Amino acid sequence: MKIALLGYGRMGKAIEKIALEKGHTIVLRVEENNRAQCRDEQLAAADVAIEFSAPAVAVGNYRWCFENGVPVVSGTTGWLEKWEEVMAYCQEKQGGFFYASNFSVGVNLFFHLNQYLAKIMGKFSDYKVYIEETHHIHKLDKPSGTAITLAQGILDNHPGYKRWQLVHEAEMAEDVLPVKAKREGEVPGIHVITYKSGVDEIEIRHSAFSREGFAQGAVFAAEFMKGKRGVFGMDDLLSI
Ligand SMILES: NC(=O)C1=CN([C@@H]2O[C@H](COP(=O)(O)OP(=O)(O)OC[C@H]3O[C@@H](n4cnc5c(N)ncnc54)[C@H](OP(=O)(O)O)[C@@H]3O)[C@@H](O)[C@H]2O)C=CC1
Ligand SMILES: O=C(O)C1=N[C@H](C(=O)O)C[C@H](O)C1
Repeated sequence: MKIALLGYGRMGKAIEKIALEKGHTIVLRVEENNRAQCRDEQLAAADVAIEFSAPAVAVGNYRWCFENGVPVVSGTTGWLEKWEEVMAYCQEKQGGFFYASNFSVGVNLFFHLNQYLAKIMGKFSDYKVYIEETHHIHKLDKPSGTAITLAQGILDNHPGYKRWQLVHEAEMAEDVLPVKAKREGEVPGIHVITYKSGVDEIEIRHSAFSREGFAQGAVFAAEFMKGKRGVFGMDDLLSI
């Protein structure tokens, strides 16, 4: 399969390694400094684009793929306020779009565990929940896309919470789910959900050892997207 890498940083390079090991070819590598020189024909030569760039440029990259008939798999976080705009343009251009806030299989199982736990804990108001995520110091967005997906999983299943909020100094209302974001060294990604009462606490935790799991998932999704149109996510890929 011919792959275009839109974003060739930490993730782009981890994805390239796995894609080459699996026998795929990289036909285009796009970084900030060569984007202006990249031509439509170079992108159109790819079967699939894999997009891991930055919040400010991801949507422009999706549009470029839709306009050139190339299905795109993206893991870039921090742009979700433009979700509806992306969906409308994808439909208008009959594009193919696969998005996941986290491509690791383990995190996607963790998402389901989180929803199940929230459903149970919603019946026990003595327990208050909070989310904590820890990532490397280079990360641009806060909280992580994964933490937002986890928060949404709790809001959808726990009647005690109406919205989430990034933890800061101000007091939080009872029905607000606190999300704390920490930036430390080169941590690939840790997410912890804690339910705490006056007498004990219940915690579930996912910790990535490296970027390999994210990259494996992205290449797996690219193989799935070859020749496809429409909008897909990890539950489609993993059939869960
Ligand atoms: N969903 C998931 O599983 C995961 C998601 N992520 C997300 O992926 C994104 C990228 O992460 P990471 O690889 O660590 O980031 P990096 O900063 O290491 O890489 C970003 C890359 O994007 C490039 N870039 C900047 N502007 C453009 C543009 N207009 N078009 C194409 N490429 C561009 C940068 O180029 P240059 O170097 O020239 O500036 C760089 O190569 C982040 O949003 C992160 O949160 C990360 C890990 C897993
Ligand atoms: O920026 C990262 O590194 C990561 N970003 C994703 C996110 O925001 O959730 C996924 C993973 O946690 C690593």
